Amino acid sequence: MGSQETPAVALKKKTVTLTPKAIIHQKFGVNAVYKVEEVQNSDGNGCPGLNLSRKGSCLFRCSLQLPEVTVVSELCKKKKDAEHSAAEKAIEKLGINPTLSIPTAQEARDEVVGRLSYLFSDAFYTTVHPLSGHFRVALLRKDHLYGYVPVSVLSLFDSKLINLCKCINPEIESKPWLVVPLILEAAARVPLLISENHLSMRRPSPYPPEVVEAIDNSNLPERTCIKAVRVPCSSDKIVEPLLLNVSTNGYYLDVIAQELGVTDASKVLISRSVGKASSETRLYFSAPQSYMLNVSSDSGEEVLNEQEGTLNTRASYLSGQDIYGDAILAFIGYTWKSTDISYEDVSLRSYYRILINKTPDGVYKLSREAILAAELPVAFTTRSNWRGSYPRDILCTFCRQHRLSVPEIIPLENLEVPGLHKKLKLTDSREQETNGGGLAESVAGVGGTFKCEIKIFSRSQELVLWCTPKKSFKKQSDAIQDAALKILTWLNNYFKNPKMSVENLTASAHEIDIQFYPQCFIKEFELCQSVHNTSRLLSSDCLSNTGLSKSTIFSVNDSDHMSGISLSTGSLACISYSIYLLAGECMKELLERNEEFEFEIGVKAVFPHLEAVVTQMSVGQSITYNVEVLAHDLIMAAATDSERILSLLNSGGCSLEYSITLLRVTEPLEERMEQALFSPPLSKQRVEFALQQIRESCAASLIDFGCGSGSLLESLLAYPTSLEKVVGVDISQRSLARAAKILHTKLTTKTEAGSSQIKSAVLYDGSITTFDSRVYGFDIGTCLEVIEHMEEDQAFLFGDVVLRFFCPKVLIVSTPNFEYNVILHKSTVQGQEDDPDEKNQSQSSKFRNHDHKFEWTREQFNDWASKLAEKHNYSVTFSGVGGVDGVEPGYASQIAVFRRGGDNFPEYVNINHHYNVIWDWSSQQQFNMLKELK
Ligand SMILES: C[S@@+](CC[C@H](N)C(=O)[O-])C[C@H]1O[C@@H](n2cnc3c(N)ncnc32)[C@H](O)[C@@H]1O
Ligand SMILES: [Mg+2]
Repeated sequence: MGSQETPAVALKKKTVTLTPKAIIHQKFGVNAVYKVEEVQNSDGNGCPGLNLSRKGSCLFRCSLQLPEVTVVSELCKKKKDAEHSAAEKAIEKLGINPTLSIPTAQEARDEVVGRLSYLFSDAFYTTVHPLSGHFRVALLRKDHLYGYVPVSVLSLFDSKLINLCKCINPEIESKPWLVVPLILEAAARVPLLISENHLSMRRPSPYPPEVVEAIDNSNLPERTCIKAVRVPCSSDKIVEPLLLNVSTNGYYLDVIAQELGVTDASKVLISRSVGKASSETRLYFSAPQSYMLNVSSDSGEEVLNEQEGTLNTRASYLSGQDIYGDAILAFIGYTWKSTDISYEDVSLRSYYRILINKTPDGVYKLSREAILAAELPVAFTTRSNWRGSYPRDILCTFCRQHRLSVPEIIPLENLEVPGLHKKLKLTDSREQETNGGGLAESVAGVGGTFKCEIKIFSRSQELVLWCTPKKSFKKQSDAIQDAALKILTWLNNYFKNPKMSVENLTASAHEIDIQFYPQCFIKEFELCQSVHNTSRLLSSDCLSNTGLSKSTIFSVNDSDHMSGISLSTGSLACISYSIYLLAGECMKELLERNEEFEFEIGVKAVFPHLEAVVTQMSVGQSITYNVEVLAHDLIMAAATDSERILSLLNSGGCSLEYSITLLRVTEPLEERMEQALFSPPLSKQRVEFALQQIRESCAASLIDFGCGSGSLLESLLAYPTSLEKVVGVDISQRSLARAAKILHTKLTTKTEAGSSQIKSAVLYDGSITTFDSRVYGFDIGTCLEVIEHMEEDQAFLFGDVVLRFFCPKVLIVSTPNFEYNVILHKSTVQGQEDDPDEKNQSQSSKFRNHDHKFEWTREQFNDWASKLAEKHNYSVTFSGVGGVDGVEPGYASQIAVFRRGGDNFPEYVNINHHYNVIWDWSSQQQFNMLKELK
């Protein structure tokens, strides 16, 4: 661990905060009766001198009746507050010490006895409670089961009982059956009949006739088939659908018992609910043999010999509790609202959705309803570019799914006081808590920036991991989302590769400012290894090369024309798609369809193959291609007809067909501003500037450093110039592929028409901070709007490398003028007042594009360029486009033109070639091809 003061296990100070109402409930249970009355507020109602009666606001008063005393609350604006106030008064009056309100084990044992007697009393029979249905149906059970309620049910559906049992044995949290001996022990102190197998109980005396009659009068049993899922204990066996045939007057747990191969409901154990917070979906499993034998030994201690049961890893993973043997996942039971049975179908699809909802990526996919397309993006660039649930919310869901504590989010404000060291101040996170789920709009004062720390604790308050990002944000909410996403990204990598060594985990955590306690972490995620094993996810690694691989079959609906819109990093692509499962010759089943699906380019927001394909499409174009089937659980989570898809998948030889149409592209704000606010657009003005330099210098060779999608090279082809050889270098293969496609079409057409003098064109994949002798000594070098996309030190390095080694006769470098941003921001805010997102974006980032690592003022740029020129015997002149020379605040895009001083520069031959050729075109080849065709 990197932290110096790291103890073996960090424990958060445990504070028990029970609300006054909870304390009263614990002490008095149903014997505490709250009665709230509405009181018309007459105070201040009339205005002095005004003879009009206005209806006063409504206030509430609550009286709380307890066995010994009744208290009346203050007047409150809300009902809830009135109850709260009454409870507070009662605590004060009865002299209850809130800190002592957690009962001791012995007190809890006594209270369990009291609670049991109440549950089996006549009084309980008339209340509506999740247990009432069980009691009612118990009286409809036949023969020796008549009137018996399973012990496991009693403890599970009565929160008071379970809380008391947890006080006696906290281990119950993860081993639910441990509750049974505690209840049996208490039952021995109440005259209750216990069934032969000791796992269910009933009252010794019959219920009064009116109770029994009410039940017997019930309607004819209605039978229903409910979909459930069987989760076999052995991981080799597949999870399968199952039908439960239940009736209104039958006991559903007896039906489940039958499916589990045990005699009756008493041998069925039930997990806590899984999946969504409000869901009644639970796992049902049979009590292991040894457990039943041991229960009868009156030890009252831990009863299950764990060695004997076989842990059902999938079921245990889903519930976070130890589950043995085969299990059934079903949504069925009684609620607080009625004693009638309530149920929902649980399909295979639901099972797989619950499963993938345990991974950060899965939570994100489900939030976008795009399981076979979306992936959790690796960066939170801007709020307006983010789609789907926000990182902070995904992190909270993730923690809930894994039974970890709610993440502790600690926003910090960085107060930069001149002359003092930077100070970090804790900001009030409650403020953003109430502000749209963490999307606080708080913008720091001048110079103020925000950071955020996030800590994740286990349920027992052990620190599992914490993240302390170094990056500052102008908005507190952005800092929070960024930190949350860092944790999610790291966790996601773990889920994709749970067998990763601790060393690798630590190293990858360190890279993104995360520290974790390996022991604690592994303990929390122990089971994930066996459940999310190899190729669980449609792994990015497996697919990164499939985008345009040979196995990919394309069919394109229109001509190969490009739209001219650049799908660069930060653009939003909007597509419609359908994804099918192909099996055999003619079997094609729809898995997922989305009419409008928008995602940000460059942050891995979709599967790599999808992004690779989309970035080469033009608006309006449709493409169909195939990829291999890898992750069955994702497909199963997407498919509606799960059973059919499962059988197809099992028959093997399937593939996935993606059918995509690119509907529209929203370019990054910078590009939109450049087009909307300048005429001609700023990018065009830069091209014209370069063109002028080419003409003036009669350049024959040109290298474009950071050529991107080749927009400069493409534009140059439209004009007659002296250029014979053009080269582009970039690190983005995606952009290069796009550039190759455009340039190939243009050059070929022009050569065929005899209207181009270009003899050779090459695109290299490489970094412009690395030298490659093949592009040495060119007549002209261009580097337009590139340096600001590199870290500042890299921009300095590029300056040295280009002038010292590449040695172009002329070098043109353009970059945004930071001082001009005020004008841009003013214009966008004014022009887009009706679009709050745009406004936020321009306010939130001080740079024009979130991918910019810096933006220089004129002084900074001049300083960089002048020193560089002097160092390498170049001269430099300054100019720009957008704006007027000499008028504040200068040009929108500032340009430096370097000129080599004399021809006395070193020769570099036979130096390693560091760049990879992506595309190499020569006019000679083209002529030969044409000749062959003729
Ligand atoms: C805003 S784009 C400019 C593209 C093009 N020059 C234009 O004006 O349209 C910036 C480009 O710089 C590229 N880039 C950033 N760092 C680079 C590096 N170290 N080596 C090569 N290219 C780089 C990016 O991949 C991206 O294509
Ligand atoms: Mg830029």
